Amino acid sequence: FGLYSTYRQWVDSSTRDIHYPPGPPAGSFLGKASIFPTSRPWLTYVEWGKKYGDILHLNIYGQHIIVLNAVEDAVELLERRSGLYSDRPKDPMITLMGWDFNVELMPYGQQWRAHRKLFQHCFRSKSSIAYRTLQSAKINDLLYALLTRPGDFRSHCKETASAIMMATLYDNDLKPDTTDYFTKVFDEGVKRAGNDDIAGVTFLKLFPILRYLPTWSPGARFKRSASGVKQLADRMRDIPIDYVGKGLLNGTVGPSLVSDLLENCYVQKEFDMVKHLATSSCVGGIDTVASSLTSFFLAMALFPAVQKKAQEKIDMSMGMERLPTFNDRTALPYLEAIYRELMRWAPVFPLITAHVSTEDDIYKGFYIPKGSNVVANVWSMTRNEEKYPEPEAFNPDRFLDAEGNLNDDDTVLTFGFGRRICPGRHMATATLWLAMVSVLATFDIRKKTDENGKEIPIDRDYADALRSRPGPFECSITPRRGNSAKLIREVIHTISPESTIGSDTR
Ligand code: HEM
Repeated sequence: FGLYSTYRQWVDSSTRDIHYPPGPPAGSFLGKASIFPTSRPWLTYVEWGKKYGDILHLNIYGQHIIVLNAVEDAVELLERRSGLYSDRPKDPMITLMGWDFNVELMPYGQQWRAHRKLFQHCFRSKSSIAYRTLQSAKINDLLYALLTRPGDFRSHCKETASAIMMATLYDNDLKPDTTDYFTKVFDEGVKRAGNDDIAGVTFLKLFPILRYLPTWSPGARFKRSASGVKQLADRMRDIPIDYVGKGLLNGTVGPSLVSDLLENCYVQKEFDMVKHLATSSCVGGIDTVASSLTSFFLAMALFPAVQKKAQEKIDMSMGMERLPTFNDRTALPYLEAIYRELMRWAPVFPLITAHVSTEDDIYKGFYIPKGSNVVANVWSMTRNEEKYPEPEAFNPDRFLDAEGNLNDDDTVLTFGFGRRICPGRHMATATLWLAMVSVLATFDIRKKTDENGKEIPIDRDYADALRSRPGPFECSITPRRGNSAKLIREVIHTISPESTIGSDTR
């Protein structure tokens, strides 16, 4: 550490007349890492932003970190200059853990480009329309689950997000048992990979050579842990795709995105790409959607006036005798505004996955060295009080003009920026929109009451994780009208007769 730090200081002193963006003082040698906020760093960056400005610089043992607190800077660097800012941090642990399949972590280059092209092909706006029938069926299942087991609404959010992704990818007719099994395999893999024990191995980033330590040697515990994670990562990748492969041979599997892609695979490289696409989609597209859906229940319980207004708009637009469909979307601007406000109010990623610069750059007179980790602080951007007064209030009207039409503030910042922007955003948006409008059409979401009929307050808490999700909370979910249950049962029995979520206890 001593030698390395001295070397970095020497490198830095040779660029003394170059100004990095401002930031908190680095502190003593051993104190350098301690300036790095470990808990909810996005909040600390907002505070530092007030003191040092919208562009911050941290130097952690020679690793430059640039934090962007303002949208304009993120757009300029990560979008307009995206040719320079689209790499990802290098972390030898990723390969040791077998997570190099994940497109989100892939370095910017040929391999990433090929995967990204396949993603575009499968999930661009036009292609995503193909998944709507399946999304509708699974959202009907969600309504039925809320009708029969409303107390488990949080699990239903996760089940719905999983069911949509697994069925789209692996088999449109995937049975709930198989979905549950695949989900379990994924959850185990993701959980172990995010384990502090493993994720916290920062010294390996500084001294990548240590990855060659033999597994048995003292200090190589990280390698033994990584090999356990790798086994789970291999299961995540192989089990569902083997199911499709075998099913195609035996004629026992329904149509799906993966089966379509496999039909056109001729070499191992193509087969691997399909595997990576499917696994990356599950990693990127289940917990994120589940988190936003859970935040939606939280917002509706906390802001009943918004809920009431939305329900009135739905009733006025489509009547009360049917469930909503995607065709209702353009006629419901208030619901679109709720979606935008949800993504602003509760961004799944308060900090966007770091982009890494591949060349030295100068921006606004500041020097941004090659290899800097550039992090967009979406939390700060969505809390900009000039643009969003009272930012903690859930107020969809901020996205509407005086006539009730949508304004042009339509960028969902929590999907990221530039060439690495989330490729699953169209699919995620469609799922969330239909789920929200379907739930509002059929249920009332309220705070729970105690034995004296007094509302039990909800504490708005969010997990301290890079992928944010609401902390535990309870709410009451009851059918809105006499015909809500009837409409849901009808659609469950006519459109998806195989739905077996829960047993009807009501
Ligand atoms: C509410 C839901 C979602 C949110 C908030 C979200 C957010 C994000 C963010 C912030 C990134 C990084 C962007 C950047 O680096 O600038 C990302 C990347 C990614 N997301 Fe999503 N995502 C969601 C849903 C999905 C879905 C449904 C899929 C799959 C269909 C998906 C697949 C991916 C993939 C593969 C990447 C890596 C892209 C790359 O590095 O080139 N995500 N997502």
